[in-house]
Amino acid sequence: MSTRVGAVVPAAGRGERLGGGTPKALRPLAGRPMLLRAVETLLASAHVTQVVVAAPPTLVDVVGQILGPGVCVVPGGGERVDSVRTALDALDDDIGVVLVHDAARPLTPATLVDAVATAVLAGHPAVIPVLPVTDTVKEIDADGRVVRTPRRDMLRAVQTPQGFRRDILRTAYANRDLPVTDDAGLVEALGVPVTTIPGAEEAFKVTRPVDLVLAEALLADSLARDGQR
Ligand SMILES: Nc1ccn([C@@H]2O[C@H](COP(=O)(O)OP(=O)(O)OP(=O)(O)O)[C@@H](O)[C@H]2O)c(=O)n1
Ligand SMILES: C[C@](O)(CO)[C@H](O)COP(=O)(O)O
Repeated sequence: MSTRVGAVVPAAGRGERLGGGTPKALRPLAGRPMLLRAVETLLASAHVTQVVVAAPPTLVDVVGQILGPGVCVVPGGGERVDSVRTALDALDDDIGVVLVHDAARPLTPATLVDAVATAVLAGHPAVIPVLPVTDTVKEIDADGRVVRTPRRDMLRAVQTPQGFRRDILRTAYANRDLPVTDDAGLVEALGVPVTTIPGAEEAFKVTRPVDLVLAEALLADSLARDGQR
């Protein structure tokens, strides 16, 4: 396996749960687009040598100008899996390890990127960052009645970046029609073991308006702390 690490960034979502008109990846956080923050974090990792971004199809040129010449930008697709698939195809042939990272996780620390890459390079074929679940989770039926309460201590909330041996992710994407909501779900379907590592609180996904408020507040707090140093 080549040890060269590349990253793909699905950034073509509409951001319907966030609302607000502007495509979510381009929404500013403390004045700079979320996508730019996510890409800079990937590039800050000593491991990542190529970044491919899947942008909203009508905004490929705009996104290219925001990110600059060092980042490859391709048109995303209708679903997240379509965007990831197109970006995977644009990676250099000698990339052996792939990190898939949501543009919508703009405050992810570079240390988490390094931890995921390091674990794949150490021999784990698939690695995902996770956090313990803090709410009790219920499984319900179509009528909203509770069917079951899974044991919370065995549940984890999953973040990105998710890291994979490239050959395995390529094979997994042959089954991308499966009803999964993350890349690791496709790899699990192959029977390949997926390893979890501790995630980071700041790597939360900006999904709803309250997440944007939280992200702005965290950035303001960290800027204020820097000013005090
Ligand atoms: N067709 C799509 C859908 C999603 N994404 C990307 O996948 C990541 C995670 O998706 P999510 O946060 O759910 O974003 P949206 O699909 O934009 O959100 P919503 O479901 O609220 O519209 C985001 O970086 C998003 O841009 C993508 O590249 N292409
Ligand atoms: C990949 C992901 O971010 C892991 O938590 C998540 O599953 C994406 O799901 P979404 O419905 O597109 O937000």
